[in-house]
Amino acid sequence: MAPEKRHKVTVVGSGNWGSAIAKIIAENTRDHPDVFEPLVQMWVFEEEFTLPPTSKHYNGSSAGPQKLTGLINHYHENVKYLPGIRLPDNLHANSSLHDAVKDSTILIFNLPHQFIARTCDDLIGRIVPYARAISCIKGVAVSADNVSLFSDVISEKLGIYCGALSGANIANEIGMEKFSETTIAYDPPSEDEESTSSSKPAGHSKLTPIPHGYPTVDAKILKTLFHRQYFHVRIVSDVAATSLAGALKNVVALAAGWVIGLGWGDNAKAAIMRVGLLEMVKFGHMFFKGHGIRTETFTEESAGVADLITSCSGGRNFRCAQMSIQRNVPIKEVERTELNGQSLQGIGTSYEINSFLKAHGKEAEFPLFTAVYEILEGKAEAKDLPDLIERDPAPKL
Ligand SMILES: NC(=O)c1ccc[n+]([C@@H]2O[C@H](COP(=O)([O-])OP(=O)(O)OC[C@H]3O[C@@H](n4cnc5c(N)ncnc54)[C@H](O)[C@@H]3O)[C@@H](O)[C@H]2O)c1
Ligand SMILES: O=P(O)(O)OC[C@H](O)CO
Repeated sequence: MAPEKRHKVTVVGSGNWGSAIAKIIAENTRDHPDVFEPLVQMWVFEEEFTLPPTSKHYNGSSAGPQKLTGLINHYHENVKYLPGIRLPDNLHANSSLHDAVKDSTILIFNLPHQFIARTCDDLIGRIVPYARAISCIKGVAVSADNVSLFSDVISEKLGIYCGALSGANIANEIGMEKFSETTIAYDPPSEDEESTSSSKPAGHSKLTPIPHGYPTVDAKILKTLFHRQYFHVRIVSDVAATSLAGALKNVVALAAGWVIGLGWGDNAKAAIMRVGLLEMVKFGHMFFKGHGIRTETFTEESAGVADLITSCSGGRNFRCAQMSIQRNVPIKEVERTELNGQSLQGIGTSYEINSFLKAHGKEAEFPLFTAVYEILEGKAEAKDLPDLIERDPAPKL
């Protein structure tokens, strides 16, 4: 028997990845109107954008700044952050955060990590209490001497369960429907279980049950929402490693970009990636004990080693780091001139991880993470990486 109620889905964020994931979701809600309301809302942080003469939509009358939301809805394309990719007609760009999430039962968070806390604060009291969420964010939240996952930040601030989606997912390739895999980690407490385990969401004592008539939000529903012929989904329960790997690989990708920028070749990059992967696993086990973290998530899932490989090949952190060495300019300058408003996540994450490691007296146990921070700070040079990463013997699992 078909369910009486359908899930309404909202994507909070509309950048490069936000728009690509919104495209996938709108394709799937359109194809599964029995389970989902076909119309998907995508919250856009409003800004003005001027179509460049290179845009296929450019004509004399379209010159001059226009609201990005209007452009997205008119051309069915995010002309700034995912240009050249047609978005489904059932995807609606909405500049009102409160209106975009109204009555939504599934919320997908996909913003650069520095904007999440503020955006969640603005959502308090604005969402249905029985909503479920997925975080597509690659970053960690560091406050004083504490490090948390954004899935937990969202859970705590909004009092709902939040899983994570992460993988070897360069947004432009997925926008063009080139095959890739992803990992979704989803492990909510049962609706009548008190959420006391630290691998379960914090911030609320009990999950608010989804009202009768809605399909349960489970692995099957999430696969229906995200899986496409060009975007294959594997569902796991390890939210901590899935989230953490996506954040930490951005730090490793900076070092990979620097050694390639120096002209050192693939062997050097492989060395950086090997040490980076070990530090990622070590960080997870050291600081997320009790979260159900598994080494296999790092070594076997798209969210782990596969994301590390793709990020150290064609990711923005890698490419900008490479250019910063080749042009001898700071990486922030490359971000500004090359990314058209997109945001490098590796720089912020490197500083955040370093402040956390410093507070715990653990910098020496993570020589690559520490070296990346020191290079960004101008206290060391990329050419010193081979020595810097051997300050400590190879990290042990
Ligand atoms: N781009 C990719 O290929 C990719 C792939 C997988 C995961 N990710 C991760 O997904 C997350 C989102 O990345 P993205 O590529 O969609 O973003 P992006 O790098 O394209 O960043 C631009 C976005 O930030 C928004 N923004 C700017 N200022 C803001 C503010 N003050 N408040 C709220 N939003 C603001 C812009 O409106 C725009 O939507 C990141 O954590 C990233 O690491 C990115
Ligand atoms: O372009 P980056 O460096 O933000 O990486 C993009 C994705 O995370 C790759 O999976």
